[in-house]
Parts: sequence; structure tokens; C-alpha cells
Amino acid sequence: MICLGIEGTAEKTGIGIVDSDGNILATCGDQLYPEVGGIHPRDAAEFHAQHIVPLIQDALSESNLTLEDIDLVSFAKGPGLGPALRTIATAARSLSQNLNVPLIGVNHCIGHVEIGKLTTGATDPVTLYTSGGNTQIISYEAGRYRIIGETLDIAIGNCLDQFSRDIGLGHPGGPIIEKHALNTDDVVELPYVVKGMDLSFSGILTSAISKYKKGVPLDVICNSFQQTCFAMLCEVTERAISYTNKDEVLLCGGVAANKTLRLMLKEMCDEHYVDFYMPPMKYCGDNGSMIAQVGLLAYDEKLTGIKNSYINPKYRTDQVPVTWIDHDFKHNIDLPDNMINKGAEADIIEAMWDNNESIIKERVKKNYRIDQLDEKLRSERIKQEAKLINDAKKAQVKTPYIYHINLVDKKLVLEKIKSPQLNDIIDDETININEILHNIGADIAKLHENNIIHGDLTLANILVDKTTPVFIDFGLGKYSNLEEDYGTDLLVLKKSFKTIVPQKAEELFNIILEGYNNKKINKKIDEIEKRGRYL
Ligand SMILES: C[C@@H](O)[C@H](NC(=O)OP(=O)(O)OC[C@H]1O[C@@H](n2cnc3c(N)ncnc32)[C@H](O)[C@@H]1O)C(=O)O
Ligand SMILES: Nc1ncnc2c1ncn2[C@@H]1O[C@H](COP(=O)(O)OP(=O)(O)OP(=O)(O)O)[C@@H](O)[C@H]1O
Ligand SMILES: [Fe+2]
Repeated sequence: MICLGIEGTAEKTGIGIVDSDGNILATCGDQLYPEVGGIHPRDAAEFHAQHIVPLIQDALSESNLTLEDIDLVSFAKGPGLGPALRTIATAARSLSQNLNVPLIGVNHCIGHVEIGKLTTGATDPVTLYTSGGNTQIISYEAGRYRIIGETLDIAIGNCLDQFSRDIGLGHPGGPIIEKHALNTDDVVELPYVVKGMDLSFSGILTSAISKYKKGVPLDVICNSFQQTCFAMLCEVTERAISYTNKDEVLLCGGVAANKTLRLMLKEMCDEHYVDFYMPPMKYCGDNGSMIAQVGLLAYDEKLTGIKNSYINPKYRTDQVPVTWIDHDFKHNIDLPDNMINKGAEADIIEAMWDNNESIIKERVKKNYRIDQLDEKLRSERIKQEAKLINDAKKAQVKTPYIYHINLVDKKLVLEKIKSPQLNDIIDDETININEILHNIGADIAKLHENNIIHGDLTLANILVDKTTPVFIDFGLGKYSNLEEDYGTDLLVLKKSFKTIVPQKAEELFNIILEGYNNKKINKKIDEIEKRGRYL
């Protein structure tokens, strides 16, 4: 089967032709460059209207095909700009009707993932999708591409673009900032915001603009911008590796064009003994072949036709049932012999300490980030972790004993907790999981009553000793008395349930909330969730 895909979610018009043996037969595109400001949705729509037909002709001549050879037409239903989506949907409808072939609308974000897999050979990667409109960490679990981390506000590409426009450098900002950044090694400090598996870029944007206006040289701001934002992206990706145990990382989306980001991610992957993949440049940004490829994969008569061809500007990656993957994957990361776990932040080694079985948690240097930022993050986090572990214990919440702390080598020696992770027992029908979840909720409430924010409440960071939770890994924790922070803390846990046990996530998380026993927090969580970019 041969599919012609039409892309046009934002300012790029793309036509791609792919066959069901995985051959990309043509990829043709054109991009609107606004003279001033950003992209106006109506201008994007008009640009598509003018370019779709000539680009289809280009794609046919590139592939040596005629329209009669096309068996299927696909187009991006969303996410994207409404007027732009409506234009390409209209074009796709008329083409499919004229050719009398089926029509299928697909999810653009999944297009980025699938073209990445097709062009690199990655099979089941953790995907870092970085573009102008999206920043997501995506992993396939149980029939869907799950968003296991994402930006809480603006996308990385949008952040670079807005900065560039604001200081008069033009659009798109990514390549311009990259060019300036390469002129220097100097950096200034910008806010580094990672919350569990999520990120936030709006604070960096405001701070970078303000520092530039106060006289920090442009090259230095651009370099700092890249070093800070990209280190955050690497960190959430490495958290996702350690969380999913996957052994492949795929980078995609327009920002993947950035050489510094690619080098940093490659370095991070090497440090974690996992394989790094990225598609050839022309398949990183928006293109028609990614839409054609998903058209072929998702093709099912029930999904075709005009009646299914409505657009959805807020279409989420995780809304799509992934019917074309029908098996689970096995992963194998080969760790050195002495290491029992390679966490996102630290190497975990078992050792004896004063005759006690213990765990050495060493925050190793991360070569992907610059020395200044690396030293700061590791020092702050080890001190903060030790303090929070002790304060949680004072609040009657079980945590490991700290036997020793070495601030030079960034090592914590901790009591070894010989209990399973919540991950490992969540599906065990022989235990009373409700009681455990209730206790976890009650303990999180105790932490919050004492102004302790764990910062990374995932199912892997809660061990379970019979029915008593033991909390580990306070490395992203902090002190706060803001309801916002309590809500975000719980939301990290909710997302973790959604990743590990998607079908039961709501039900199980509600038991946590019952244990937490504070009605006000439910409203706060809803409010934070609704602020999410697509809800
Ligand atoms: C919904 C859809 O329309 C949207 N598409 C999109 O954002 O276009 P894409 O081609 O994937 O990415 C464009 C972004 O990629 C950034 N970019 C391009 N080259 C770059 C570079 N060398 N360094 C950093 N960013 C770069 C641009 O600044 C811009 O923000 C998306 O995928 O979110
Ligand atoms: N005190 C402990 N007792 C038993 N096991 C532990 C202890 N501390 C850590 N571990 C094990 O090591 C793993 C990683 O530890 P931790 O979460 O503290 O490090 P991290 O680098 O932040 O890792 P992650 O990215 O997985 O959160 C834990 O998931 C757990 O299996
Ligand atoms: Fe895109």
C-alpha cells in the first residue's frame, strides 16, 4: 500500500509518500518565514493552501509515481493551529474523494515518534520530542504512547523562539540562538526547573530576557540558555530511562536539529549504557512522510472516511490507541558488576558500613552538563536530600538511616531497605494494596504538614515494608508551605500510576487521596492538571 501524507499543523507544509514496506518514496516541504513577529494561524493556513498542490506534484515526481498509484491519503488532525489544520484536512478530503481512496487523520506527535523509529531502527525507545509546540517524554506502555513527562508551561522551541523575537532577532529562534551560543563558553545562571519528570521553561525565558536587557552579552545569554534548557531535557530523559528500564533513546522534533542538544543527549546515553538514535535532519522537524507513515500504521477501515476527518487542535499523544504494536518488549541494560542500580541521578552500590548492610548513593559527575551547573546541582541535592530524609523521619515517616555523608565525592551512605518497590507489588493480588496506598497517602500528608515536599514521588521511590511505606530519593525535594507544591508533589505520583498501571491509575490514586485526607487538595490537583497545555 502507498500512502500520501499531508502535514500542516503550523508553518510548514509537508507532503510525504511512504509504502507499507517502510520505504520513504518522497518528502517535500516548504516553510513560511514571517517578516515580523511569530506565526499567525491565518497566514499559515493561506501558506498551506498555496503550497499543497505544487508540493504534491513535487512529491510525485520525486517518487516517480502518478496519483493513480496512491492507495491511501493521510493528514495531521492535530495538535496544531485550527485554521492550518482545517486547510490541510480540506485538501486531504478532496484528494481522497477525487482518487477514490480511503482518508485517515492521524496524530502529529505520534508521527514524529514513528518516523524516528522507521528511519533509525529504534524499536521501543524513550522518545524526547522537542519542538516549537511540544516538549514531551514519550514511552509506549500498554497500548498507548504515554506522556511520562512534559513541559508544564511553554515548549522548548517556543521558549527559544519567543526569546529571539523579544530581543529582535527574528523567527525561528532555535538556529539563531545556536549560532550565538557557539561563540563562547561563558555562562550566567538561569533558573533550572525540573519537577519530577516534568519541566518548566517560562521562568528561564523571563530571566534570560531580563539579564540580556541588563547587559549580559548576547552570546553568553544564548550559551546559558542552551546549557540550562538542554541539561533539563537530558535530566528528564535520564529519569525516564531509569524509570522505564528502556535501553534506547530517540530524539525528535524541530529542536533535535540542535548540535549541542544532540551531543549532550548522546553523552547522557553513553553514561547510562543505552543506545541513542536520532532521525536524519529532514525527518526531525515537521514533514509529510511522518504523517504518511502513521497513516499506514493506523490504517483501519473503521477510522477512515469524511465522518472521521474532523480536526482536533488539542489532540494529545496519549489519546490514540496504538493498534499497530501488539507485543511487549524486553530490555536489557548491561551494568558494571558492582552496581546494583544506575539511577537517574546516582550510582547505587551495595556495601557494608560498620557491619550494617548499606547502600552507597554516589551522585556522579554528569558530563552532559557544564561543570558549574553540575557541581551546583550535585552539592545542593546531596545536602538537601540528607536534611529532608532526617526531617521526614522526625515527622514519623519512615526513611532510611543515614550512616555517612561525603560532600566532596557527593556520596551518601544509607541503611539498606530490604523491601520491594511499590512498582513491583502494585499488581500483586495476594496483598492488601488498599491499606498500603492509604498509608502512603497518610504519610505524604505528614510530610506536607511538616512542609516537606518529596519532589519525585514515583512508584519506584516508595518501598513497602509489609504495609508501611519507606520513602527514598529526596534528591529533588524542598521545603514549602504552598498548596501548589503539595498538589504538584501528588501529581507526580498520579502520573507515575498512569505510566505503570494506566487502567487502574485513577482508582489507585483516589485511595492515596483518601489516606491524605484533605479535600482541598483534590481541587488544587484538578486546577494544576487543567493548567496543563492541552486540557
Ligand atoms: C504541532 C506542530 O506544528 C509543532 N511543530 C513544530 O514545532 O515544528 P518543528 O519543525 O517540529 O520544530 C520547530 C522548532 O524547532 C526549532 N529549531 C529548529 N532548528 C533549531 C536549532 N538548530 N536549534 C534549536 N531549535 C531549533 C525552531 O526554533 C522551532 O521552535 C510540534 O511538533 O510541536
Ligand atoms: N536505602 C535504600 N535501600 C534499598 N534500596 C535503595 C535504597 N536507596 C536506593 N535504593 C535502590 O536504588 C534505586 C535508585 O535510588 P534513588 O532513587 O535514591 O536514586 P536516583 O538516582 O534518584 O534514582 P531514580 O532515578 O531511579 O529515582 C532505588 O529505586 C532503589 O531500588
Ligand atoms: Fe512537529
